[in-house]
Amino acid sequence: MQQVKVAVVGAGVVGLSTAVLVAETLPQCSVCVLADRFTPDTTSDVAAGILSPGRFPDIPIEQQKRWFKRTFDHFLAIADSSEAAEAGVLLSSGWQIFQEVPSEEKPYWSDCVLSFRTMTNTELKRFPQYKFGYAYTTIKCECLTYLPWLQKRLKKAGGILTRERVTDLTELGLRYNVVVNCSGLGAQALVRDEDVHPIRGQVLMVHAPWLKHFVRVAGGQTYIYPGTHAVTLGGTRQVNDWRLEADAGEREAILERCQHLEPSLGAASHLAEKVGLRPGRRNLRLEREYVRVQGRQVPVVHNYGHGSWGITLSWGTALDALDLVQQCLNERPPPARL
Ligand SMILES: Cc1cc2nc3c(=O)[nH]c(=O)nc-3n(C[C@H](O)[C@H](O)[C@H](O)COP(=O)(O)OP(=O)(O)OC[C@H]3O[C@@H](n4cnc5c(N)ncnc54)[C@H](O)[C@@H]3O)c2cc1C
Ligand SMILES: O=C(O)CCC(=O)C(=O)O
Repeated sequence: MQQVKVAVVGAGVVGLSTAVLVAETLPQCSVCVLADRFTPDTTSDVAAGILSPGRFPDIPIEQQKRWFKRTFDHFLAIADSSEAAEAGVLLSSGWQIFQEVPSEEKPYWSDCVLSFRTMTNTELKRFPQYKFGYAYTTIKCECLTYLPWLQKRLKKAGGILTRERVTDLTELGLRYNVVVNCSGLGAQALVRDEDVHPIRGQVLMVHAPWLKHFVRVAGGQTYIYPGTHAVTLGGTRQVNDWRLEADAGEREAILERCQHLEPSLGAASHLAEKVGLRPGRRNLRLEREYVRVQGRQVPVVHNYGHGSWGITLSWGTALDALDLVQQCLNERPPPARL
């Protein structure tokens, strides 16, 4: 059987998840991931990696919930398996706290995570300035471990990885039968999508092995996420800020806010500081189109613009991208217009 050549642009969590699913599900496809940055140098490697859903304003909430649920179940299966440590996936329990009681006492994702409940008064006493909170168990996916694990899984399924900066998707159409665009923030230049913009985030990694529970202030401006080797302290969300260097003032502000919630952090030693540019977009883009390449119509599947929720929605959106690739293979392309 003739192989269908599929190019996936992007080797962050979105590109690798999509590439693995296509390579493992569609044996007629040969998959090549093309990217100018690989782990440990992608935005995904900067992420705290907590599964913590948000809300895209114009996408039906049932669809966002479906993406999250499918991602959560994928990671839960890994967390429950002997692969968990090698994949960098672990259960993470903790509290999300609110200064004011939110309008919805239960968020839409409450039945996707484990053991969701509202916090008791005894628990809330730990955070005197907060009136309300959720307690639940979610998942932490550490991309510095998970991305190499996905790369290994992709290679096992016959996929390959190539370092290449792509400047023109139509040029890729000369070499591949299907193109999948998972370029994150890179989509701004690659497909001239002006809706895509950076949302800068700075985090601090500290050594505080006595901390086991996460604490997140609603809105996600301040968080403490214990992990395998370090505790991630955050954060910042600066829209249209392209600076990649760490800012000393922001480091102090993050530390102060986190220490206010967890005074024992005063005894933590600092390990590292990281900055990443989230691929902001009003709504993430998950759709297909055809681009004309020398009289042929080449299918392009877009899967980018995950903002603060790239790990949280990675597997669910990759499953939908896989469906779109499958549709492209089963359909006759529209006639090329002259
Ligand atoms: C401080 C911080 C904390 C975060 N914490 C969390 C969290 O706890 N949970 C969560 O769900 N999300 C979190 N996020 C968000 C998350 O990191 C992103 O949503 C996610 O990384 C997006 O994944 P991606 O694969 O789309 O993009 P990326 O990881 O940026 O990957 C994009 C890929 O495309 C490639 N590329 C782009 N353009 C081109 C081109 N022209 N040619 C070739 N290759 C190209 C890049 O080289 C790269 O390989 C956080 C982000 C930051 C900054
Ligand atoms: O918001 C969170 O709780 C996790 C961190 C995150 O997603 C982010 O900083 O983008």
